[in-house]
Amino acid sequence: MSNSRHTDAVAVTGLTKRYGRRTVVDDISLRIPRGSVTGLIGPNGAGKTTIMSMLLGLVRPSAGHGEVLGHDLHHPKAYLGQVGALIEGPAFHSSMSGRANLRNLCRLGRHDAAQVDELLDLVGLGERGEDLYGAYSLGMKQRLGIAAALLGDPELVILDEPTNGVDPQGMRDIRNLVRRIAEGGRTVLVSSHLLAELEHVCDHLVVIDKGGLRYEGPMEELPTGRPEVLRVSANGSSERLHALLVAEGYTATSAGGASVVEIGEVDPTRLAARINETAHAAGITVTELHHQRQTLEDRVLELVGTGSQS
Ligand SMILES: Nc1ncnc2c1ncn2[C@@H]1O[C@H](COP(=O)(O)OP(=O)(O)OP(=O)(O)O)[C@@H](O)[C@H]1O
Repeated sequence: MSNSRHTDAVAVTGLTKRYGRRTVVDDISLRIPRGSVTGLIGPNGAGKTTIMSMLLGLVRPSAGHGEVLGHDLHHPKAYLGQVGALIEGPAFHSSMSGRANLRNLCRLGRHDAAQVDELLDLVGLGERGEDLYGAYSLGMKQRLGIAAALLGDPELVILDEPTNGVDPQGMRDIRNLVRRIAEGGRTVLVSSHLLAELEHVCDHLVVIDKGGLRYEGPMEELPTGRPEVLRVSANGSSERLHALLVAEGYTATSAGGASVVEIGEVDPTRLAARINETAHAAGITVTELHHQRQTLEDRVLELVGTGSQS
């Protein structure tokens, strides 16, 4: 583990949490590279909050060991001064302004209050700092929570579902904010039940399901589950076209009145042209021919299935 001290903000092995006989986090080993935005992705109830809580010393692991910012996971006091978090929704006073809430947290956490205005600007609340917290939209509340997580300029920032329940514009604001937070060289761990929300923000990914690890590694190395396909149909002649393609040796399945042809190693554009020529030679007019790409979200859904586990 000591080799990873400089490259990883978090490196844990065998992280496990049991409640009675129920194992909610099961033998998870993961690393969070320093300076990365790491997405912790999994359906509701997969164990995301529990993992984050263990890293934050809020929940005691049943098993596992490792380091957070070079300190023993089991001695969170040694590293918590360098960690900021937004977990289980921010706890602020409704009858105080956003600015007053942050100042209050500075007092409680012995942080320098001089950073409050800068942080309000960073999270886009510079103009709304004097408004009462109770009058903030959900997106604004989450952004104030992120500002609170940044008090004391932590090296590692942990954000639990910061976009949950926020409208699309609010989500975009939060995504941009996460990107900006990481620009300063900080490490960010951010959870969501949807990869699509974080796809363009994360460079590293941890995918969990039912407490177990399904993938951990760079975003671009997320394994492709199923083969890329071309979807072909011909109004009124789709069945004949499908039989023809199978007879010609293509790996194709019939689905919803179309033929779905596996692309394999072939260039998709050339394959599309060949299919078109084959159909044309048989007197069939192709009415639909398109390349179905797998989104990253599709790949994650293949890793975790779809239902929630809560
Ligand atoms: N204190 C607890 N006692 C018993 N079970 C718990 C406790 N805390 C969490 N769990 C269970 O652990 C499982 C994982 O919960 P966790 O909140 O970590 O999941 P999550 O991925 O963050 O889900 P969500 O997206 O819904 O917040 C759930 O089934 C939950 O009911």
